[in-house]
Amino acid sequence: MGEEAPENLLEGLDKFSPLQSDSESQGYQTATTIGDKIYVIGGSDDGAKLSMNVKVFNKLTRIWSIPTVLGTKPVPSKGHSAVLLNNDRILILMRDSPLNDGTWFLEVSTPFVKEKNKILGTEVVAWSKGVRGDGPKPIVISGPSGVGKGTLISKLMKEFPSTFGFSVSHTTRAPREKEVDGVHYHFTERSKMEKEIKDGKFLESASVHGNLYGTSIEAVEAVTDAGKRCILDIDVQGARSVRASSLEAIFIFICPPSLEELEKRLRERGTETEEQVQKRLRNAKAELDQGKSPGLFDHILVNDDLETCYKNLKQTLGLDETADASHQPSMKNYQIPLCHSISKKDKKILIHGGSNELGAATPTSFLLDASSLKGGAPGRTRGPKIYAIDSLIDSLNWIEQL
Ligand SMILES: Nc1ncnc2c1ncn2[C@@H]1O[C@H](COP(=O)(O)OP(=O)(O)OP(=O)(O)O)[C@@H](O)[C@H]1O
Ligand SMILES: Nc1nc2c(ncn2[C@@H]2O[C@H](COP(=O)(O)O)[C@@H](O)[C@H]2O)c(=O)[nH]1
Repeated sequence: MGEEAPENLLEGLDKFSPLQSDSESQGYQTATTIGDKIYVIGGSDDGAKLSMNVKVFNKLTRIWSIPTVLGTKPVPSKGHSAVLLNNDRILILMRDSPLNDGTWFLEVSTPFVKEKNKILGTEVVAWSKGVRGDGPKPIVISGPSGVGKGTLISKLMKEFPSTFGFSVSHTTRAPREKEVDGVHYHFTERSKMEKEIKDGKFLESASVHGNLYGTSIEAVEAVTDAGKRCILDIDVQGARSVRASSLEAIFIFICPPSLEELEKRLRERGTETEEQVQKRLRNAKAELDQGKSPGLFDHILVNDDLETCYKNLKQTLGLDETADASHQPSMKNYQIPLCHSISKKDKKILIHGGSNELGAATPTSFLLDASSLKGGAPGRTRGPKIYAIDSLIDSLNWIEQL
């Protein structure tokens, strides 16, 4: 954001059309038509407090419905604009919000939403926050119990506390002596977790060594909301589910140097009963085979000597050269203008602001290029490119031609 727009992106700017057809705005509410449905976003709830709620009007049946909303919704601001993209998601621009925080997507019929729709049997929509450019990909770390995943993750979090955040899973297993609820896991009851899985709150879940484990959408979002790169410590079944989801991640499998060494580590950790150790070792054999499944893991690391494996992990994540390579350059203090009009051509959206309270030095018009979006709910939508274009507006003189 704040970069100068490449010449070719600005070509044909004069052919942009003002947005009228798909979205209408009224006060703090927008209405976007997709086929026979109108998605009304925002407005105030019963207590007249602003909200970013969603309701759907079916033009055929003339019935309003409230869909199941997945993901964290944006905090209401001084209104928003809505732009339909691909017929499967609505771009939401929060007025008077920093560009960093104000770009959101409401998915209405993406593959993720369709899948949840089928599972839940209700109309589903899902929020996903937009992050500029490629954004840092979450990291999935898998491997048999006792191989050292937790040890490696702790080292990474200790060395790079502001870069990485841990996705705190839910589990039905009992806490170990030093485990803290909400830090190591969200310890929960099976019936409660099963209901939450049914309600679509989980990105993935699996039965592992006789207990239920799962990554909630909220756990991943809490880390990304804190501006950190998310690390997931999950079993191979979970990795497979995440691979099949729209959460684009880097998948790393950790192997033991031998099964004997794995057994030794599990026993010496002293956290499992003999019966549990035996069960985990039996499962380890299958997991080691699955770890080699083609296309599942991007990297396989052997954790023999801990320091060597940790060094290799950092190298794999590109942390040796630039510790903060994953971070995007500053997006400056640019705001989505409070008053703006929107024009659209294909997947390029012109946000044309009027005067800006921050003063003349701040650009008031931006070009958002949504042609290469990646990811999406249940994670971030990566890839929208936003360029400040004020300096070019006059010379292109596009506005008169709309
Ligand atoms: N390279 C290593 N050499 C020797 N011991 C190790 C090494 N890596 C980890 N350990 C030890 O092995 C034990 C198991 O490690 P850890 O708890 O990190 O495994 P894990 O893969 O996270 O297990 P789980 O899947 O059950 O959570 C711990 O006691 C840890 O200190
Ligand atoms: N599929 C998932 N697997 C998970 C999750 N959280 C942890 N795990 C895996 O479970 C085993 C056992 O863990 P332990 O803490 O009981 O030793 C281990 O392989 C973890 O990777 C999750 O959310 N989903």
